[in-house]
Amino acid sequence: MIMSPVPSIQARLRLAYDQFALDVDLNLPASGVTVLFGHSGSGKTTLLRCIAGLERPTQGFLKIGATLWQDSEHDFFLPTHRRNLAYVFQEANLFPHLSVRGNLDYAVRRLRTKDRLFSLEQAIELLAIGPLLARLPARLSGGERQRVAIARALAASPDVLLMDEPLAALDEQRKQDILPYLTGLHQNLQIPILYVTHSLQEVNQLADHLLVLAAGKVVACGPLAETLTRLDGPMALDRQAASVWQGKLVSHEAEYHLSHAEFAGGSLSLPYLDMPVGSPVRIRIYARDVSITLQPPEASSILNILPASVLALSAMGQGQTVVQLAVGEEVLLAHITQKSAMLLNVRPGMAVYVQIKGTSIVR
Ligand SMILES: Nc1ncnc2c1ncn2[C@@H]1O[C@H](COP(=O)(O)OP(=O)(O)OP(=O)(O)O)[C@@H](O)[C@H]1O
Repeated sequence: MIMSPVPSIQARLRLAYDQFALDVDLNLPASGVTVLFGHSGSGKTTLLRCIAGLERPTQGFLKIGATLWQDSEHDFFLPTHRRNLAYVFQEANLFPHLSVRGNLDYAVRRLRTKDRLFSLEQAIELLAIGPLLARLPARLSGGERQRVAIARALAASPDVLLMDEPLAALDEQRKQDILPYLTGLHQNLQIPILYVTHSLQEVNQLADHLLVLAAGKVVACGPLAETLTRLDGPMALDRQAASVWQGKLVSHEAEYHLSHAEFAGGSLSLPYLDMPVGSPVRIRIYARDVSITLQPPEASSILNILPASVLALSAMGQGQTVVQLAVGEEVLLAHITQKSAMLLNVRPGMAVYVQIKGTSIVR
């Protein structure tokens, strides 16, 4: 594990354009991926640009670990080039006349040896770009270019890594190719990564923390599993609402093409995973794939049935109800019809069983 001295990010930022105002007060974790999520125009890029010093908020206080980057009350504003950050954009922006190695060396050259959090070789290894070092950017695929851009950002040993939709310009296949490298990053680095996306898939796969913006304001912020399942947050009411559970692969049942994994919520059978026993797994369970029964079903084609208790429920319009359930130590969402909620008399505190019709592996 590579340690960084940065404890956390404190940001109180206010900025007004003609038609839009950003107004946030944040305390973000020192490590892991914080995903900034929200509709187009909600202010994700503006927030990242404020942190980078590319916009100057009228009122701003920004501290990265122990280092003050901005304090408008004392008229202090550290310019971008003096902020130890790296920014990865949709397009890789590599120097076209330099090889991959040349691009990486350029990022490292400015660093004093003592400022290096880790070596260039580690960045090359994390992004698996060793075989590409001699090539010019024009001879790389879009996904490879983006991996080089991320390695270059890391090679600069930033105190914070800002990523603005780094996969948005790639096709679906390239996204799938690059996502495992991104998930590896936060397991290997102790720097905060702020990652902007519109994609719920990227949220489910990458986020440790989730920050949801709407019209320039924070509407939810916290650890991923908690933020996804809060009934007063925007995520639980979405048609694509899902709970994300993290656990460990415990066995395979090859003849049925199944694997079994343990979570704080209980054991689940999953479609076969070609991973060794003991591997960490992260699954997404869509709320629409969860149903509720009062008795354990005696005969059911559904393999995953777990005891649960109802924590809370809320009408979500169009005849649907969202139910928040405690399953072991985990929280699970179910979307059921309002009529079912009424017929089963679903209420907080009630003991039930959840049937999970499908799960998908997100990591
Ligand atoms: N320099 C500017 N001057 C005026 N308005 C701006 C400026 N930059 C951004 N805006 C406005 O601020 C709002 C937020 O923009 P921003 O790019 O931060 O949103 P976003 O959430 O990143 O959107 P997207 O997901 O589409 O990239 C938008 O309404 C945008 O039009």
